[in-house]
Amino acid sequence: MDVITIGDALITMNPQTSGPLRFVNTFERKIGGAELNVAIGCSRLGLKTGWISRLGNDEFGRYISSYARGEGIDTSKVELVNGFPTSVYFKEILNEERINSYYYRHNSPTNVFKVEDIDEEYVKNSKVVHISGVFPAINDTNKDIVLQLVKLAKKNNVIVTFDPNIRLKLWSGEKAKAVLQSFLPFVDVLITGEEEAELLLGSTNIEELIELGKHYDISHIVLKRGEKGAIGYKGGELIDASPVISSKIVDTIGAGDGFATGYIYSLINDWSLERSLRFANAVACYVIGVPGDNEGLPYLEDMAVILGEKEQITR
Ligand SMILES: O=C(O)C(=O)C[C@H](O)[C@H](O)COP(=O)(O)O
Repeated sequence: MDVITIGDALITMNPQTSGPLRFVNTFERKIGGAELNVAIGCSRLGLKTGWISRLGNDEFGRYISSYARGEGIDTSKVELVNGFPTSVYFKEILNEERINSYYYRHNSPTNVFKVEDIDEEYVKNSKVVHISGVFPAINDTNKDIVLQLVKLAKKNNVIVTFDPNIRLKLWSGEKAKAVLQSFLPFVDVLITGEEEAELLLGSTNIEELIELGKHYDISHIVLKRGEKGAIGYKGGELIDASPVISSKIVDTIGAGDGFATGYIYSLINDWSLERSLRFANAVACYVIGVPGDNEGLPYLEDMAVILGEKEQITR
């Protein structure tokens, strides 16, 4: 595998009209889940991608599992389990900047994961392990699963990328900070938003973050700043990259996972920091132009067009 990740996927109920949820009568059933979104994105770009998960042994679990397989993801580490319904969430789109999530995932199928379920051979045979802060927020035991995964990655010289993806609807800020900080000694690449950096490391200043990152031996730090673009630090080099493109905003959910996808792709291809940031930003821009959490994730040929490297023929 080029990249493997672990997470809880959900059915996403996407509202067909904007406004408060109590007035929305029609939804489109879609699929979300931060880590699955990254797996889909990586697979679409052509990377060999594996996703470790547990889903309910129900219609939604079957749907998500075949969707992931259809996207070309290796699902050999996905099991459908009895007694735990597949997670669901409803999106509420008030306007393009105010989107709320309502989760129904307290009894997630990932509750059954045991530390022994992480297969060292699978980790060892991958180039990148991607983790996010959503999976450990679901219950109290997933943090041990993540720790096992990243410890095995470190032991086998596999790169660990980390997106804190802090969801305060799933846990408190203090708990998120304590758990997510425990992952940092195993992280090589930190891809964070400004608010998350503040919560996790107490700063949004890149110079301070670089110093803090040195304590944990983090070699890449990427600070995402939305429409202002991203700042990246890699082994002594610091680059402030403005977004390459702007896109009509249709649905911002999934943009962060799109960015992580683009950065992981660049990492595997050993691109320069500047190209990596440009590419990651462009993937995120693609995602926000399409409704749904992962539908907008591009293929490699789409990227050539958006980066102005290939002409698009539409008709
Ligand atoms: O919210 C959750 O817990 C989910 O897992 C559902 C979503 O699919 C991702 O959160 C999207 O993540 P972003 O790319 O950061 O917008």
